[in-house]
Amino acid sequence: MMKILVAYFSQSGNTKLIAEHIAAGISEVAECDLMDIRDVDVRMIRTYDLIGVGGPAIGAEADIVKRFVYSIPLTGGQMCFLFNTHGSLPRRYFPEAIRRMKDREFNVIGWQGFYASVHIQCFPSPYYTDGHPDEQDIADARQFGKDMAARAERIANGETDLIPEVPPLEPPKPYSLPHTGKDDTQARGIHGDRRYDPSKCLYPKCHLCMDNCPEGFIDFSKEPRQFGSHCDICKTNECCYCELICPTGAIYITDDDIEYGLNFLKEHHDFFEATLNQEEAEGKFRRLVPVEEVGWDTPYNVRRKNGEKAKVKPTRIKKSNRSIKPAEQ
Ligand SMILES: Cc1cc2nc3c(=O)[nH]c(=O)nc-3n(C[C@H](O)[C@H](O)[C@H](O)COP(=O)(O)O)c2cc1C
Repeated sequence: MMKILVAYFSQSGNTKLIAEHIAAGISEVAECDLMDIRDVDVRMIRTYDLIGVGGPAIGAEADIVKRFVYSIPLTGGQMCFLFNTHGSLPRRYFPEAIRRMKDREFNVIGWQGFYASVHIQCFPSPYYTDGHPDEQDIADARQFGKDMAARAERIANGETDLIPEVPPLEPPKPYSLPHTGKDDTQARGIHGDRRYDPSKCLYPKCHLCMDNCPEGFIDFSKEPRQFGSHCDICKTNECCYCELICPTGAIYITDDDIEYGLNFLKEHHDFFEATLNQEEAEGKFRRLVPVEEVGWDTPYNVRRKNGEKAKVKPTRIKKSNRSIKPAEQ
């Protein structure tokens, strides 16, 4: 019987849910372990016949998923599949992620994306893709898991023509968002720039933000404390999850920043809608929130101010696993 690992990273729970059902589907036909990538001992990966790696689309792959992939010792030809959950703009994810796995000498035998709810500070709530993953997505995830296990078995038995072609790297237009900066020299996070008030911070007693930052931007053990990317370009990818989970308000976003992000999105709402309309027309997107019910007047931060909590509890991880570092080759 094949031995398969499903490893995932998830902030608001969507990828975790999909990963659980992929693993359940696999378990019908093979032996399967399911793990948060931060709990995986990468030296054990060579003991699996197939590994699945999944995460949310944050631009493309979250940095923590990339670092996990780079930390896996090279084995040469080991089979893997990829999955993600995403909102309206996942286009760069698989072309980049598949190439990364191939660079790491993996044999990529399949991939699948799943629409999912979106909880970002100044994004409308409900969002266009909210309601996913639903029962149908969960059934699809189980089937995908089963299909991957079956395909891996057949490829292992010599049917190498089942290995799919790598998709093109360049996303077709119009899937690119205009620059978010006020001018060419300044990029400003559309999710709001997070700010840090050390006087309210409980570190070293609390390190939730460090443990859960997908980009590895936060390290309060350094002097001076490292907070943020310190790179104007990277700022567009700051997810602000730390602000969502900080128990004391030491990490915060100003109303001005939130208004900036919301106005930027409003100006470009036709871009998101055009993308999803096209996907819907092609039968790739099942709309669960009618376009007129998308919550432009109730962005996620407003809902939170009114008492809505972050969607999942932050993960507490072992100190030894806090930063995934590339393996020595
Ligand atoms: C900071 C941030 C950036 C995101 N960027 C994208 C994106 O570029 N494309 C996309 O389709 N979805 C994007 N999303 C939506 C997430 O991919 C989606 O909500 C996903 O299901 C979250 O997974 P999780 O619940 O496992 O954390 C983004 C979400 C966050 C928080």
